[in-house]
Amino acid sequence: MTAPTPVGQRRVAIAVNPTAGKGRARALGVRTGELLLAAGIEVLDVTSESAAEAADRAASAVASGIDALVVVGGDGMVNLGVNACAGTDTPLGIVAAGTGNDIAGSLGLPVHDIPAAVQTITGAHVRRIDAARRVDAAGQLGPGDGPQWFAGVLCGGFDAVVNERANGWAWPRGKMRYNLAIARELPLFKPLKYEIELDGELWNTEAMLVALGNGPSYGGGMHITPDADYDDGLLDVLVVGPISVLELLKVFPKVFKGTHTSHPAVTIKRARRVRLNTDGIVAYADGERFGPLPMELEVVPRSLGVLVPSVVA
Ligand SMILES: Nc1ncnc2c1ncn2[C@@H]1O[C@H](COP(=O)(O)OP(=O)(O)OP(=O)(O)O)[C@@H](O)[C@H]1O
Repeated sequence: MTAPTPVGQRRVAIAVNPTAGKGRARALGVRTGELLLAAGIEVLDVTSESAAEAADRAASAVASGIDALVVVGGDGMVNLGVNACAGTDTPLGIVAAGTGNDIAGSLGLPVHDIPAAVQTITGAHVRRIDAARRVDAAGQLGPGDGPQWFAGVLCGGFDAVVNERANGWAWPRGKMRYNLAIARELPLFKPLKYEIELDGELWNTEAMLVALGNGPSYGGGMHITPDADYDDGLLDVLVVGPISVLELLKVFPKVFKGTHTSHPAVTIKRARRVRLNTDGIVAYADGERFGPLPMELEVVPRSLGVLVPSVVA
C-alpha cells in the first residue's frame, strides 16, 4: 500500500442517507456538517429525499470541482459515493453510520465515531484504492442505469437472491430483514449452473454462492473473500459449490472469521476481468441492486481516492 497523500481542502459536498442506521444517520449527518464547518470547511449539502437524486447531485458536485465528497451512511451510501468519485481525482470521505459498514471497517476508518471520522476527513490524506466497474463487450463503462462501480463485494448467487428478496420488503429494517429472507429462500434454493470467464479463461461450474471481492467483507462483518486486497488490481472470485442446506448452515458461521475458505466446496480464483453468467439472478454490489446477470466486471487499479487517517493502523 502506498502512503496516503495530503491534499488541500476548502470546500466539500456532503450527502447523508437519512434512512441509514435505522434512521439514526440523519442526525449524525447534521453533526458531521457542524463539525466540518467548525473546522473552517465550506460545506455544500447534496442530501436528497431519494437515493437517485442524491447520486445525481453528488456527481454534479464532483464535476463542479469540489475538494472532496463526504457520504454519511452505510455501505450503500459508500457505493453512491464510489459511483460519484471513482475515475476522478475527487476523494471520498466516509462517515460510517449504517447498519453495515464493511467498506469503512476494512479500510481502517472510524465506524460509528463521528468526531474521529470528521478528523479523518479534515486531515485530508488520500489513499488511492482499486474499484471495480461493469463494462460492455467493448470494454466501455456500462451498460445500464444505476450503480456502475463497486468497491466492496459483488454477489451473484444465493446471497444475491436473499438481497433481492429482502429488498422487496419495506419491513423489518436492518439485519432482521436479511435473516428472514435467508429463512424464506434457503429451503427452496438449488445450485445454479454458472459460466464464469476469468481474464478470458472459461470456468463452467455449479454454485450455491458466487462472490467477487474487491474488498474482503459484506453484510455487516461477513469476511466472504477474506484475502481480497484493495491494492492488488484483482477481484477475488469465491464460489461455493453444491452442498446440502444442512452443510451450508454448518459452514455459514465460519464466514464471520473468514475460515470458511478451507471447506472443500469453496474455491477462490483471482482475475482482473470477470464475466459472470447464470439464469435468473440479479447481482448486488456493496449491498445495492446492481443489475441482472450476465455481466462483465473489471478492476480499475487505484481509480478511487479515499480520505484516510494519516497513519493507517
Ligand atoms: N435519501 C436517500 N439517500 C440515499 N440513500 C437512500 C435514501 N433513501 C433511501 N436510501 C436507500 O438506503 C440504502 C442504503 O443504505 P445504507 O447502506 O447507507 O445504510 P444501512 O443502514 O447500512 O442500510 P441497510 O438498511 O440496507 O442495512 C440504499 O439502498 C438507498 O436506496
